[in-house]
Amino acid sequence: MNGNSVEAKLREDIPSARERSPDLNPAAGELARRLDEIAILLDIDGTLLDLAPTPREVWVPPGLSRTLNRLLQKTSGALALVSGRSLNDIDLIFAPEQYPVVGGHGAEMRLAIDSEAVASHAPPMDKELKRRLAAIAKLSPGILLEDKGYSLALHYRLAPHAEKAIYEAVSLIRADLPNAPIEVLPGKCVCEIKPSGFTKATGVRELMTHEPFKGRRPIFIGDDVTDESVFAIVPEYGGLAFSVGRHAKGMAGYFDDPREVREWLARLVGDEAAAKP
Ligand SMILES: O=P(O)(O)OC[C@H]1O[C@H](O[C@H]2O[C@H](CO)[C@@H](O)[C@H](O)[C@H]2O)[C@H](O)[C@@H](O)[C@@H]1O
Ligand SMILES: [Mg+2]
Repeated sequence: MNGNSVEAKLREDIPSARERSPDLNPAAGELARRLDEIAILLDIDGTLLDLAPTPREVWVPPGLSRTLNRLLQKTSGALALVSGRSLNDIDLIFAPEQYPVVGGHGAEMRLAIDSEAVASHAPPMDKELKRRLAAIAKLSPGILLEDKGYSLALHYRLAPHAEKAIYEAVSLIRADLPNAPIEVLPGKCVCEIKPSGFTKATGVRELMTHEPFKGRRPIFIGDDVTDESVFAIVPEYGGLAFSVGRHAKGMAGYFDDPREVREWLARLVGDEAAAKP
């Protein structure tokens, strides 16, 4: 069985979000009537936004901000973006809108759109460590650096041949600095080096202790391995997690792609125009 047919088999076994959880089927209107009990937590890249060749080339499709603003209003603020991107980057992408955010894989947070307070759990990365990691980008043209201050991402979507060399170079640096409190986070065509001690799940846990998220059932949608830490904890809150485009441990169902996620969310807020495939 080759890779594709294994994936195809998985898809047959796990029905889509709409089939698996009738109470979440917005067509039935059930979930739409219960948005006051729900917290909507959404990953960004590969979930809300289609993947692009480089981090800077993503764009917010027409209608998505309207959907997110309606969700924010209908959940009385219990909507948050849960991303590996930095908070500043997220605000740039969705400008002029601002949402509650768990950013940097849990490094920083904004609990509400009108709150300035941004809890940050990550000090700036050590300068010498950052310099050595950044030098890895010289291994090949096409490797892009993304400096988030507290962490660094080495993107190789434009240089897929460099994947192995990047991870080997990072391992050598880590072996040289065994006490550096960092961890390597594999993502989609990216190797992220971040401080240890926090994840998207720790960020979501913190978010769920604050109003209006506290006491609500989280519905989380995510596409990558780094989202599985949240998949593991949503059942504790009576919530559900949905994956995008891949089978993920602990998922209640899946969406084929970000377009389907956007249409599902639009249906949830009764925006039939945006919900049309
Ligand atoms: O947790 P997410 O919101 O999904 O963010 C994960 C990472 O997304 C970005 O990189 C990814 O998307 C880029 C644009 O589509 C793509 O070019 C890249 O290959 C992907 O890895 C972002 O640059 C990272 O900081 C996020 O951690
Ligand atoms: Mg993602």
